[in-house]
Amino acid sequence: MAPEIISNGNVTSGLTKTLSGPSRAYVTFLAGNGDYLKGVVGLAKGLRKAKSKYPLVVAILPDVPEDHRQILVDQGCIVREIEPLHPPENQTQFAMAYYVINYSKLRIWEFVEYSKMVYLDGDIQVFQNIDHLFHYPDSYFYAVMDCFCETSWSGTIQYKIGYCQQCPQKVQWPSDFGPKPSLYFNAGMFVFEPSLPTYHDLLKTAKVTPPTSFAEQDFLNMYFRDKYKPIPPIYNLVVAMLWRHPENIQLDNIKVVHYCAAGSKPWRFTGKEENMQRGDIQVLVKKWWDIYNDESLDYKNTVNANEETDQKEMSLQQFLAALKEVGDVRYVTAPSAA
Ligand SMILES: O=c1ccn([C@@H]2O[C@H](COP(=O)(O)OP(=O)(O)O)[C@@H](O)[C@H]2O)c(=O)[nH]1
Ligand SMILES: OC[C@H]1O[C@H](O[C@@H]2[C@@H](O)[C@H](O)[C@@H](O)[C@H](O)[C@@H]2O)[C@H](O)[C@@H](O)[C@H]1O
Ligand SMILES: [Mn+2]
Repeated sequence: MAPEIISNGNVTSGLTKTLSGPSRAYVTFLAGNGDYLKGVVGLAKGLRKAKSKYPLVVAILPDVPEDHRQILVDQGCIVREIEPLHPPENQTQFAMAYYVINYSKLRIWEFVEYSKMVYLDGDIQVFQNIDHLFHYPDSYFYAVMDCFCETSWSGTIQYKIGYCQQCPQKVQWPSDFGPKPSLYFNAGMFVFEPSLPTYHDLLKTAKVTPPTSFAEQDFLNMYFRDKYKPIPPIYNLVVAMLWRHPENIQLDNIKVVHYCAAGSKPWRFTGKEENMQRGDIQVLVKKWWDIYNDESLDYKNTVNANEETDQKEMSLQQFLAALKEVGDVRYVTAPSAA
């Protein structure tokens, strides 16, 4: 695509994008001085193990302490501080009180140095490479459909009548309830394009949108309802699906696991909550810990390994270049010492 020359002779950014290629990155969100840091470190190591080509940007709130920021940098993350974003004052009871901080996730639309990003919650692990998601066509919002069956949904009509989009035939949406709800995604993982106009419109709309129980997840579903494209659950297994809709899940094919059910966060796992004694949950939590504890996946070790490879490659190139300079070299085999 030829760069467009604009009136004052400057070349548009199209050229820089053409020259440097589209910039892409994974992005996650970290708030507070607590143990979600472990989730983000685990995610950084999981992406490395899956040979992801793109860096992990961590959007942090100001309350993330310096030592936690340093740990993220030491793990090869790009740390970006963002301003908290609060929803309008309202008496809403969020499904989880801390969800109010999740509105700050909206700041990532401002990261316009990236043409496309994949957002991943800090309680997500990537077990297989998903770089191909960056090649999905532009101008849509890609995410996995959520499930309405957990008690966290008990305040909703869907839950009360037993309706879930994961099995719309089981309990049909009553026609006298009006139109069926639009497809609804889980906001723990999504593919999006940062854009300043979208960012400013998101903020303007958020200021006048009364908060609801799933906070920014509800808001993003409303905002992107005409651009939302469902993608398969292999890209964001909301673990409750294992007991709510096992018929929709083929565990061997799962590429991304979202530890969002109550009690399933691996770094604080006790196994005491409902469903946490399940064999599949125990396996997924162990898989998370195997990556978290694998020192060979620490950035400092992989960088050395990469540097060694680069150095070997460099010295081979230098050797071949030197060979070329002196022309043909006849090998003289020395008499064997034996
Ligand atoms: O104290 C917190 C709570 C949440 N988060 C971030 O906000 C995301 C959304 O919260 P959470 O995953 O707990 O919500 P869930 O998916 O379990 O509903 C987390 O994954 C983290 O990236 C955080 O950094 N610190
Ligand atoms: O702030 C709202 C959050 O809403 C979502 O979490 C929910 C949702 O997945 C429900 O379907 C589950 O039942 C529930 O357990 C889980 O916490 C997102 O995962 C999270 O990133 C964030 O947007
Ligand atoms: Mn989550």
